[in-house]
Amino acid sequence: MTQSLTIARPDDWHLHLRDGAMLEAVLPETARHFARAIIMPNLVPPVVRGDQAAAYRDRILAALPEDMSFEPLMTLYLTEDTDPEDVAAAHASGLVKAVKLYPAGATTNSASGVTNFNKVKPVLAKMAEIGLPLCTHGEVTHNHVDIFDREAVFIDEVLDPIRRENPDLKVVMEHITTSTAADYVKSNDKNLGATITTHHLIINRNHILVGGIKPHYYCLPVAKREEHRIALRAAATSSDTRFFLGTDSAPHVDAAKETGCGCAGCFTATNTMALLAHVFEEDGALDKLEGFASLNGPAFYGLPVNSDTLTLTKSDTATQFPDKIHGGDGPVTVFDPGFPVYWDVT
Ligand SMILES: NC(=O)N[C@@H](CC(=O)O)C(=O)O
Ligand SMILES: [Zn+2]
Ligand SMILES: [Zn+2]
Repeated sequence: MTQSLTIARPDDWHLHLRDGAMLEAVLPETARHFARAIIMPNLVPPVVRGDQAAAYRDRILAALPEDMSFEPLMTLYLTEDTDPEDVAAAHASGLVKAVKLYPAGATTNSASGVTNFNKVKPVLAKMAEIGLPLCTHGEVTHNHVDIFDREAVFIDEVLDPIRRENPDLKVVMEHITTSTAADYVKSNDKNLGATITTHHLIINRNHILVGGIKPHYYCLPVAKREEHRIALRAAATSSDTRFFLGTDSAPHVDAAKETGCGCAGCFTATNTMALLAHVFEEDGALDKLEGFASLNGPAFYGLPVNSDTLTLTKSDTATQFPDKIHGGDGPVTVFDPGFPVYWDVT
């Protein structure tokens, strides 16, 4: 039995491409399926100013294989010194599609992020005025807040105050991991959306910790209890246009994951669309996949839907995905869902 599904070509609204040899290794994995992606700015050093974003965009396009088409949608990394006028100019030129807020210390390469939220008020006000979205890594970093509670506390202590002060600011809650976050999105009908990753639709915290520690399932925000995974699935497959795909595909070489202090991030670019077809079919929602992966994101960002298409096919034999890709400085493990998948992109 062969089954197939054709959807408008998808976009990835949260992606890490890195730089140099890693960029060359991972870019084709995304460009093979996705037309566009919101490119995360957490390089070392971070992409803070418009000129840095323009240079990074050029490096991405230079790394793109000639037979592939892909449009990087650039972002700026918000710091306490970010100049509102630089942000406005980068937006006016069409270069930058969002600004990314990392609470300082929350995740990979976030040391230059924000500690004192009062210092970024002028930038946020400017963004609200010009209609430039804010993407958030939504976790507080205080030692006294349990890592499993950091997303919920961020909503109360940081996000909601920012949104009350700037009702016109468009906000994307990136890579949400809790029913609390999904409910917060649903209870606000203006200027708020959320991305959901592929891996958070598949794993809960047991996958990381039961039967030995599994570093390739460790990402931030860390996967939560099963009830939260189920809530994320319900949101993704609900046809609520406020939820859309942001894979957060975040490559790290195996040596940096399989070590005494391993990096956070799951690399899912290679098999994301096949895994999503599996997940949506399992939930009886294959007809909702196009909205989640191809329609809702462009609508939020005010961009056209891609005019080309992507076809997924289900066959009787399990699809063989590579275990690893070669990341220049070493192998990068491809996310393993832990079950056979019969879908593939054709
Ligand atoms: N998600 C992750 O676990 N890691 C991301 C950073 C991020 O998106 O928070 C990375 O850059 O490796
Ligand atoms: Zn993040
Ligand atoms: Zn990320």
